[in-house]
Amino acid sequence: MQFPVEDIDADELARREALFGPLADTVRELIDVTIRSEADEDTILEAAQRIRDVTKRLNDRRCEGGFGVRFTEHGHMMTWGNAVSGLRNAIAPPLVVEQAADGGMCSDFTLGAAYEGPPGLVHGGVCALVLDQVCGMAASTAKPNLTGTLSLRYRRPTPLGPVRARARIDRIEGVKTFVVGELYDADGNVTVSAEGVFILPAWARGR
Ligand SMILES: CCCCCCCC/C=C\CCCCCCCC(=O)SCCNC(=O)CCNC(=O)[C@H](O)C(C)(C)COP(=O)(O)OP(=O)(O)OC[C@H]1O[C@@H](n2cnc3c(N)ncnc32)[C@H](O)[C@@H]1OP(=O)(O)O
Repeated sequence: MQFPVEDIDADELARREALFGPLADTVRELIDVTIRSEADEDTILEAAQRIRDVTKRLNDRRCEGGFGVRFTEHGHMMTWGNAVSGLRNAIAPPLVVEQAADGGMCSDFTLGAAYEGPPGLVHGGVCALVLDQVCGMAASTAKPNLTGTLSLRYRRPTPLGPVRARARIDRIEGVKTFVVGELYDADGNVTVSAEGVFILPAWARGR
């Protein structure tokens, strides 16, 4: 696995964050309104053409493959393509994950129409996506751990809207970190609980 280092300082990092963050926010709004718009047919056709045009311009220069995990020269990690929390990823909710008082990880976020499964409810795969990330981050505060096994129990439906995710380390056994986590609805009920085994991969053990 490669982790490119970009030769940029804190000012340049801030400039890029301020440039690409709002682009992703705008595209996220576009995704939401693409699902929900009730505009007339001409407006939809014009929108599709204008979006094709601007997409073509953005495509003129781009990186190969995914964004990857990159570092600045001062060691700041940029996971900007991440499917759950990536600054440049418009399909990421996006989650801002913070250290909780119990040493685990916590995130409050909103899941709108783009994350729907059953009517008005969050898709079960999206619940898994979010819990994988938050549990993975709880497991990876010291070393990068990959998901080995993630077990979920869907206890009650998760309504679209405000959602909280929490995760913390239960125990560590050698290269395996056992993590527990939950999703909560806006009333504070646990909707999904997770148990995960996160593993320090063989390729990272000597590094
Ligand atoms: C140094 C650079 C630093 C910078 C890097 C920063 C980047 C990260 C930044 C931030 C992270 C925070 C965010 C992450 C959140 C998202 C998480 C994801 O979505 S991860 C993608 C999905 N997961 C996969 O794609 C894994 C695919 N599987 C594998 O790669 C391997 O199978 C792996 C690593 C899981 C295990 O392979 P082995 O060769 O390293 O490990 P072996 O030596 O075989 O086993 C070690 C121990 O683990 C158990 N084990 C192995 N596989 C297991 C499994 N699937 N489930 C449970 N236990 C397993 C074994 O039984 C063994 O246990 P015994 O030590 O003998 O007690």
